[in-house]
Amino acid sequence: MSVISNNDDSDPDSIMFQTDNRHYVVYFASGTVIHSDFSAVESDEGQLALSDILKERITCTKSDKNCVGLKNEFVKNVRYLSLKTSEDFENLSIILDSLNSNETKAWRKGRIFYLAIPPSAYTKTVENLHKCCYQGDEYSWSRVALEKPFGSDKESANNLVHGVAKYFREEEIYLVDHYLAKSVVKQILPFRFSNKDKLEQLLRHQYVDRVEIVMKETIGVKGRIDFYDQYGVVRDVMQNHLTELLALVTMELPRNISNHNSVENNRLHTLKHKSILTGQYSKYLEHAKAEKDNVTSSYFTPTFGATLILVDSYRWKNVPFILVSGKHLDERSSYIRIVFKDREICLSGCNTKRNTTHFFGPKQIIFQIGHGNLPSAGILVSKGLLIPKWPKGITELAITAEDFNEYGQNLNDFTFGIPVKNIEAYSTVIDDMYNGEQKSFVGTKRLLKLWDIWSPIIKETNAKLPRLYKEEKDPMLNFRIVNSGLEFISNPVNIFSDSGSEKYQSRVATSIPGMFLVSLSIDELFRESANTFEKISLAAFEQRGVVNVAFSGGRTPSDFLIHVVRS
Ligand SMILES: O=P(O)(O)OC[C@H]1O[C@@H](O)[C@H](O)[C@@H](O)[C@@H]1O
Repeated sequence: MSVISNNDDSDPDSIMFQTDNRHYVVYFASGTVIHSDFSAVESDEGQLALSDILKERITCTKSDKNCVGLKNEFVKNVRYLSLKTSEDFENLSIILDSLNSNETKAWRKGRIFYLAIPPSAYTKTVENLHKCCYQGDEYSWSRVALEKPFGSDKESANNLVHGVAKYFREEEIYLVDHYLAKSVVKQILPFRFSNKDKLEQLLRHQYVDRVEIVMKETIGVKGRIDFYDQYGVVRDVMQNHLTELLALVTMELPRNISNHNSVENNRLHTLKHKSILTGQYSKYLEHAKAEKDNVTSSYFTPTFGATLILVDSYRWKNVPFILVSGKHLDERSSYIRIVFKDREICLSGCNTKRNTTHFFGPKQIIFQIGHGNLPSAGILVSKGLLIPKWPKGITELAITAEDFNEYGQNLNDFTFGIPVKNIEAYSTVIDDMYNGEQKSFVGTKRLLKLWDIWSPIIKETNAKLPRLYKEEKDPMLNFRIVNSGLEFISNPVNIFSDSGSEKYQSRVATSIPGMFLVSLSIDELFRESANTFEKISLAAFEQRGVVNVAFSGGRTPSDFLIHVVRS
């Protein structure tokens, strides 16, 4: 097995696994660590740094006696290579062939090229890997895995898909969306299938009031500002993770949910977007200034997004699907919440026995993906809705928490099923790739279809200033559904103190539709102008040894002149 760092100086963190009949599964907790430690290092240093990271990151539980031996063997077998020139790729080929040479041809040897590099580098890297290291005879196979983002709009995604398809066949390409590999997400179709007699009848516009698909995070994006300025929360998680979840809930069930092609075809829905709200956590700009020189685009970067989407089918006619995600929010939780219409009114003799189907109360199904406040990830079904049949991968959890309320219901009012095995998503990704199981990956055709809906949404966000919000808890982000769109409930207010020279409130309110906004606050404008003035003056002085300046009179430029004098 080899782990290889790749690429140009700016982004050298591609990872490649070669797996053979000795099957290792490794999870890198954070690719960015590899990235920052490894930029522009020589191979020997890279090897040492990589070994250190692996030793630290791969942990063994006390009960697993074989683990320490396997871990040491694994760390010894991992190599670091820097791939920049075609000779580097040839060298890689020699190394890989030498690993194969002692093997008999009794089994098929496999190579998985796992790339986590900037989308712009995918095609060239895939071409080089194909040239040096592809194997595809009857005794071997090759697969290439790409980490999202898969392009930044329809055109770049199209180029990516066609670029990779020149070298690898569709069944050899694995577009990784780790949300599809989460234990609860893997159970959505089996759960629907196990309950197809009753639940499937309820999953339609006559019964469903709305569906919320939410991914809340408490962390920010410090250290990833450059990436976030390019992609923002919409491209980072909404276009992929959240839309994939939507597809799993809304698709028609194929007759055989194990058939990958039928599942993939049924997932291809046409979606209609209605409106998007965006926000940015208050310290974002401060973080941006610490990480880059020019922060002009940072003003527009959304770290929070909420959008309403309609599915273009009779079954889901006019049902609002509300997709929400944000950084630095009050909790870490991700879920799909299907809220059913409730038309039952209890006047007297209401059944308060919770384990009966006529229990009055909210009716909902929640796929809790990241466990949030709950004791585990799992599937919650209101007892008043139906008593579910669990698929093989889910087991019922007895709930004893009397005082625990979640989603407007006492936890006791739900039937709660949890995954029999809660497996880390990236372990599943690598396992599935190794076994040639494509269900947890994004098909290329579907990827392009996803961009049809998201490209115009992104265009809308690019021209709009996000609402600023306070980290951790801010009611200013609460919104409501109006006329098939969304709007914030409260008007923007100045959430920052007015001290110092930064006049932040103008960032909240300023937006000039259809115009390029040069500056977001008058103070910022004067500061930038003074910087430019200084640069031009110094350049002129260097050239001619003297600078003459004429300033206009009046009060308008006075703040600008103050900045010039200060600088
Ligand atoms: O919910 P999980 O598995 O921790 O994944 C969340 C992460 O998913 C990644 O795809 C995004 O790039 C990150 O911004 C996000 O934090």
